[in-house]
Amino acid sequence: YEQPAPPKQFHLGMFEIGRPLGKGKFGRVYLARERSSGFVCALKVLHKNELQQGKVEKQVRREIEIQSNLRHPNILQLYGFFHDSKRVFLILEFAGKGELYKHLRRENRFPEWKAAQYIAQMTAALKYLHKKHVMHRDIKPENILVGIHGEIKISDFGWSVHAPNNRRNTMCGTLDYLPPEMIKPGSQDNYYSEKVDLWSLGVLMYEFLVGEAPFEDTPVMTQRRIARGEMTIPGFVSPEARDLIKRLLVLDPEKRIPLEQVQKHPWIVKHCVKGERASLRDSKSTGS
Ligand SMILES: Cc1nn(C)cc1-c1nc2c(-c3cnn(Cc4ccccc4)c3)c(Cl)cnc2[nH]1
Repeated sequence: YEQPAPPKQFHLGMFEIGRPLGKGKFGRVYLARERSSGFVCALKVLHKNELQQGKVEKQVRREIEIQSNLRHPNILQLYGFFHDSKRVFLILEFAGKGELYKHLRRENRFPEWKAAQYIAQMTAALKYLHKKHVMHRDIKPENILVGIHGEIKISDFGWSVHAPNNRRNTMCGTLDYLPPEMIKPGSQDNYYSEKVDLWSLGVLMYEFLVGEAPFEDTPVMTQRRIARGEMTIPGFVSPEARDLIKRLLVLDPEKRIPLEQVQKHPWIVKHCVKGERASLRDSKSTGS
């Protein structure tokens, strides 16, 4: 049964508002249901005066413009938006299992098979984004949600841009995910290359497997360790996972492993290619 495409014009009266789902630096998200269709979604409410004070209106416009043109199973869908005199409302896909970072904190760190599934899905989403010349530039557990089937969904495109982009952006929030080229002055040109997301993918993979970010330290020390690529990978991380982390966390953006190669990396293939596991089972049973 095909859901009827929702009408283009939205307004608040069309929705029943449910429980609060969470809050971010700007605004809150509520569970919501579109009355006529019963369609369940997440409604992000942003207050215009807060956006003006935070000087982030342009960022929100960009988030809306970019995210409403994206369709991918691992990217949280933006169905539409509307506003009234005081607020902007984003109608977002509801992710049934909530924020990934809460799962990571609760489990401390993910088993390798789960981390590999998540990294494979992130890689597919980034390949899709980069093909559209969109860089997310703020990949971190706080910006990832989990769908009802355990699939991950990148959200919060507030920092994403269409490459190339020569607008300066002051970064806020954690430094942990910043690549060296965004720390070292003067390397402005590859400030906006898609390679930025490859570095963040490496930091994300490390944090999934270890439970903390590779360069986590005081703000000054974090920047220094990132600029020098100083990190240690604990002994419990498998050699294949260690190899992929090292191929992503490369100081020179041009030398980072490309997304196509990530998808073929032994660590990803071992945990994510169904045929691989089946064939391994077959080879064991038939001794072939
Ligand atoms: C929480 C939670 N528990 N369960 C079982 C599901 C969810 C859930 N949360 C979401 C959420 C959701 C909630 N908070 N946030 C963080 C946030 C809030 C405001 C501005 C910026 C960022 C996202 C969304 Cl968008 C979309 N879908 C969601 N689903």
